[in-house]
Amino acid sequence: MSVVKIRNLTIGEGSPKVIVPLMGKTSEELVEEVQVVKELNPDMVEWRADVYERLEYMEEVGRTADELRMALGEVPLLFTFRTHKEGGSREWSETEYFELLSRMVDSCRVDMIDVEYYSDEQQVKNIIQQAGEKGVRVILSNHDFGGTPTMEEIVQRLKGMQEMGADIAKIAVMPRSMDDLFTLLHATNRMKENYANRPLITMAMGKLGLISRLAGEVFGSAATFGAGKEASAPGQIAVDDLKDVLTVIHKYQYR
Ligand SMILES: O=C1C[C@@](O)(C(=O)O)C[C@@H](O)[C@@H]1O
Repeated sequence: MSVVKIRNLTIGEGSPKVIVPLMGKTSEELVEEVQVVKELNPDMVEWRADVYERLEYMEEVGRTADELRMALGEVPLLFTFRTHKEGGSREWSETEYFELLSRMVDSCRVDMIDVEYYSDEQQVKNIIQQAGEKGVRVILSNHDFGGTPTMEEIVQRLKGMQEMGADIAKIAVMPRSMDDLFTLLHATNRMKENYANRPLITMAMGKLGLISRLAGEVFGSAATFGAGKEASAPGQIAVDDLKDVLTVIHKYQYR
């Protein structure tokens, strides 16, 4: 299993890495939020750009990215535009989506981008290649807010992301029952044991999914999202609480 190294961070060994989202709608809000979030000592910060109001103004987006980059120092920055169909805030065409990702990659202002797996296949391949040339890492992702696919289907999706060239494969599902939570954990463990050759990130959202955000080290998820100033998905808990649990699991699970 290969690890992913970004700046001083190694994803895929030890405790799951803690990623904290930035949910500011304006540059001012983001600049304030990043200071609060940095105090929490996150392993990585995610800019949820779909929430940003002036996303059409690329110069402003670039300036904001510069400010975040500067504020974060060596903390890696993940750039995410979550599309409406996968739970994000804004409806954009696929052309606009890939144009934005491509510009962010080109500017080298971010360390990693999130690309939704269920997008135009050729465009996904193109952005992976472009990111590779620029040294930007790629998470291929899928979000199922409607429910939880079968264990086999989750494994298929994660394998597909890996085969397409993701540095990290990620899936978030919405459990409707404890069985759904077990399905997600089972699929994660199945991937870890049999197929994963690079880090995975998996989570079941909402209250029912809590354990999946805490026990990644046990089942095979290499990172987890914790709420800083504002949560970006249902079920995220406060970073400090999250870190406490991760530390305890690490201490007694693998010494
Ligand atoms: O993909 C993910 C995972 C997530 O949806 C979660 O459930 O924690 C939160 C999002 O901000 C992030 O892009």
